[in-house]
Amino acid sequence: SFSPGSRSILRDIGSNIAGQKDNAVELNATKFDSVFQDTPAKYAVLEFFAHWCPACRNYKPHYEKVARLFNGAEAIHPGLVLMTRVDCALKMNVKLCDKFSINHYPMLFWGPPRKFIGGSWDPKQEKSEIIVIDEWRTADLLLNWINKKIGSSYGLDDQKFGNEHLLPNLSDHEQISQAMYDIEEATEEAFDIILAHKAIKSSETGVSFIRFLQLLVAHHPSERCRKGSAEILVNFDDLCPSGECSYDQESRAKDTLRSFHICGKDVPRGYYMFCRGSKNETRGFSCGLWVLMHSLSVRIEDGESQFAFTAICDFINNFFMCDDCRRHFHDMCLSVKTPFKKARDIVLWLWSTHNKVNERLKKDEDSLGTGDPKFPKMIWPPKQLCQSCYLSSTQKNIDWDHDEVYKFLKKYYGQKLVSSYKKNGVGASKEEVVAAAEEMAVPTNALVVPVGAALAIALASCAFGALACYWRTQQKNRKYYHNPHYLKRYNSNYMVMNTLSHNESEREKER
Ligand SMILES: Cc1cc2nc3c(=O)[nH]c(=O)nc-3n(C[C@H](O)[C@H](O)[C@H](O)COP(=O)(O)OP(=O)(O)OC[C@H]3O[C@@H](n4cnc5c(N)ncnc54)[C@H](O)[C@@H]3O)c2cc1C
Repeated sequence: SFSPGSRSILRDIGSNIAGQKDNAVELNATKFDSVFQDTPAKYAVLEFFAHWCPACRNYKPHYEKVARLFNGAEAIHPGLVLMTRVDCALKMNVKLCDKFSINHYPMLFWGPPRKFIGGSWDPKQEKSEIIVIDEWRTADLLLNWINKKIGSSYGLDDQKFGNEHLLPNLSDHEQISQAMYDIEEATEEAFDIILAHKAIKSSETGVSFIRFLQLLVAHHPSERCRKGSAEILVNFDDLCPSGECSYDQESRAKDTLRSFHICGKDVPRGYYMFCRGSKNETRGFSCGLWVLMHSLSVRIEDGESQFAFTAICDFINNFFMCDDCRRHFHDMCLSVKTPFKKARDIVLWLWSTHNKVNERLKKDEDSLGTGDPKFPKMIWPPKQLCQSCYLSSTQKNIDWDHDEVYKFLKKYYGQKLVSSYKKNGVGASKEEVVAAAEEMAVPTNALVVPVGAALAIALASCAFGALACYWRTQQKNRKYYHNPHYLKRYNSNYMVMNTLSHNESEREKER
């Protein structure tokens, strides 16, 4: 499926007369629903046209001028309006165009993307969130119409990061719901960086990668990333025997790590939203990575806290390519002397570690002027976000109420993060993961079960189905208890598997 900015779109959309790529997303009856389902945009414009219609051809450059602002990796104002078009002169789209009562070309509609899914429009219909755009004849008119509709003041000459409208609003709790797309983006970007640097080089880095994937399978807040991670885990031992991965640079050839998309094939989209900086070089990936780690930490259970801590520390140390960052972070990991026993421990550790980084960077950025002027570093959360987190504060010192901070983080990166995120395009994921797990869980010969896969199954199943989890973990335990090599190598994973298995079977009993 397509989504604005995705590689597939950038590749697949046609060229216009000047030889430049189109920015509006060309839809057809097959792709129609999935594009509207996958987009992070709040609004959509849908143009129905016919390729033989001369007026439509003349209108295209106008429509493209507006689409350039909103669509694609180079969008000036990404993630807000999805610009699309459907060619009604193609046989396959006839029914679709009929459903929208198209009686002339071009005809433009406006609405929330999800209202277009399986949608239709009838001129007699009184109340519909899909409306006809009546002032569209030039790029200026269309953009004015959109500006009025969403209360913006975008201009056709806007330049990227020139007039940022995404100002930070410290007290807006809801902003975090935008972060889900960035978490997906950062997850895929991290994976792409690992591939680009051929960073899985040994069985040690392989194990580190596997452990982090296990965390993602069980606790990534996005379902499609959980599914993608599970698929990689299940295939890991074939893809990277003894930690030796084959990196096909040319293409995402089949049977190499490159053929997998950790968060689905439409990610990366090419831009960040919650983590969007006001300058090209600020925020983005590293912000997304923090948000990913916080969102993982609030989802783990007590028995997994030490495993999660090690998995995160090792992942950053092995795969975060910012040398200073990973060194500092590694030092902070090493300074932890007592193993974590509670989920609360790791949530608060990550929060205070992040604040130590903020504090250090604030000094650097203030003196060097290298920070994002619209997102200055601060000790977080500010009072506007969590008043009750503060017992008292002076210029130099904050006395935190750690119980309140924990409560706040759980809610902010837990429930709030997913509150307005639409589950999209992943309806089959649970079944697919469980099916993949079952396929792997009943081998006739235990020795052929790949190590990574076996562990993946245990965790993936735990995340997705209590009964299946219990049964499968029993299968795994039975196999691996016989093999001291596996036991040694994955000792800590066993703890997690067993804890999860215990939790899940307890839950199952309760049910
Ligand atoms: C592991 C790691 C180590 C890094 N080390 C360095 C380094 O040594 N030197 C360097 O120059 N850069 C480092 N970076 C990058 C740096 O921390 C920022 O990510 C980057 O400067 C972008 O900052 P930002 O304003 O987007 O906010 P970020 O610091 O990236 O934070 C992202 C979002 O998380 C939330 N947040 C902020 N603080 C907290 C907190 N304490 N707890 C929970 N949520 C919070 C806020 O909503 C914020 O917008 C590191 C990044 C990572 C992931």
